[in-house]
Amino acid sequence: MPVHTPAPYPAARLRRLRRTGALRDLVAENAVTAADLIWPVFIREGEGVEEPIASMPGVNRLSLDVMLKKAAAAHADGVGAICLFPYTAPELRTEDCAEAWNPENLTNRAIRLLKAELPEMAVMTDIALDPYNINGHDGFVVDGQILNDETVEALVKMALAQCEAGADILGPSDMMDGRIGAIRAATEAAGFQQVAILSYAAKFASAFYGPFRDAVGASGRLVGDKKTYQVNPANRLEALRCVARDLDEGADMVMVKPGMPYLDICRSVKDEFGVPTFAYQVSGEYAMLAGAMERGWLGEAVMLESLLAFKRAGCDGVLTYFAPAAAKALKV
Ligand SMILES: NCc1[nH]cc(CCC(=O)O)c1CC(=O)O
Repeated sequence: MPVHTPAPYPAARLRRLRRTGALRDLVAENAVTAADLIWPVFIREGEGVEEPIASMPGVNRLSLDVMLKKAAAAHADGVGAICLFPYTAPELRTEDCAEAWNPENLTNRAIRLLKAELPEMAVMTDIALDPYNINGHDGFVVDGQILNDETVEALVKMALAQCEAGADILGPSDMMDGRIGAIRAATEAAGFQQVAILSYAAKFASAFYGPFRDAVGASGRLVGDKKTYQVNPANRLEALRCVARDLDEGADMVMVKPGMPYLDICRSVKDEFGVPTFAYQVSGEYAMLAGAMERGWLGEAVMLESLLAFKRAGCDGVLTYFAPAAAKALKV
């Protein structure tokens, strides 16, 4: 869209429309609402547990009873969706990752609980093997190689177990080739036609995931890095190819991850494809902002400003650990 060239000063004074709050709101081009937010939550076994994560101030691993209470509060404040990430007990992390598709695993129990108690809230899942893998990788590892097709078969089993439990949105975050098509074919065949896929399509091999790996207990276990499956941070066109491929294979929505350092990718995805586009404001972004706010180095206002930036960059919504706090801040 061409940007109109204003009349010369003083006919044009761009400050006229910035003079009062009412005028500024009247001409605001973008807005964040609580309904745009998906809240990623770390869950664990136990009862009444809220276990702090050192690298994510204000974020805790929650037992399912606490998770349900907090989800209900966030939903009452307008947050429409929750995304579940399990902290898996060490004895359930194995080479074959079988816990990932156990119908009674922590995530699947959490889905059932949420759908029974808070049916209006959308439940999103994570599909990748890392919380269950002995070596912290998203796929099976044999002789130091990440196996693609064998991993996809496992991801399909994981997806079907999550659908059985009642998931609304599947979130494949593993970056194996062909997983969207395989999951889509399997969910269609099994009668889960209504389940949506939000593909982690443009997922970069980022150092901003560090605190998340602490949160799910994968950081001490991860052998090597994820550069053979996640996208090189140098590559914009490759990220767009990933999005095109995932849409062709049946993704309903796509995600760019991380968020703030990749706003150019968000804008490109929206402009090129015009599909529902999400950004993940990842754990490292949260840690930077929350850590600085905790020390008084940055004011609380950076939270909503950082979320607004995603809307301006073309995103329809954001996965953010700030979701409950942001929803509260948006009410006042
Ligand atoms: N399947 C792994 C997964 N799913 C979501 C995140 C990161 C989220 C965050 O940093 O907040 C990761 C980490 C990784 O790829 O190592």
